[in-house]
Amino acid sequence: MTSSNRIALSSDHAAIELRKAVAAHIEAQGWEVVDIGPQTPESTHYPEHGAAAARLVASGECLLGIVLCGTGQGIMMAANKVKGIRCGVCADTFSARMIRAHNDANMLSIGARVVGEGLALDIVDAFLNAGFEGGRHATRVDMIKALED
Ligand SMILES: O=C[C@H](O)[C@H](O)[C@H](O)COP(=O)(O)O
Repeated sequence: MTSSNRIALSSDHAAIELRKAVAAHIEAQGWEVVDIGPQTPESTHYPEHGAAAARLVASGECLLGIVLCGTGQGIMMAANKVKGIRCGVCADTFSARMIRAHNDANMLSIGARVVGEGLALDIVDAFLNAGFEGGRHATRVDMIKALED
């Protein structure tokens, strides 16, 4: 089993519809989506969903992760508590590209109450299609990793 095209996806109740749109969008591009919910709209708690997606990425079961909540902020904070995770909130495509190019981010967070679906899908595309540039940026990412120890 390879994780090379597998994307972990989760949200809280504030972003269920956008999460489903993201899932359909990236599945159509050939990504395998591991959507860990939630499936129903009851109020829930973003830390558990952010951490669950982050663990799939940190373990190597998924190559990358995408998480969503109302602002994208809380679920990002939770994901970043899992060792090995570098998750950034993006509300623009430039940042989405650069968090991979310069920060080697392995997770993206989006605020469903901040951006509309069209922009959110463009942000997802920018993130998934970018690559890490290495070089001086690798030195800095290594410094981030050292902070975890
Ligand atoms: O960072 C937190 C997220 O934006 C949550 O989606 C938000 O706090 C949920 O708020 P509520 O419980 O009022 O729907």
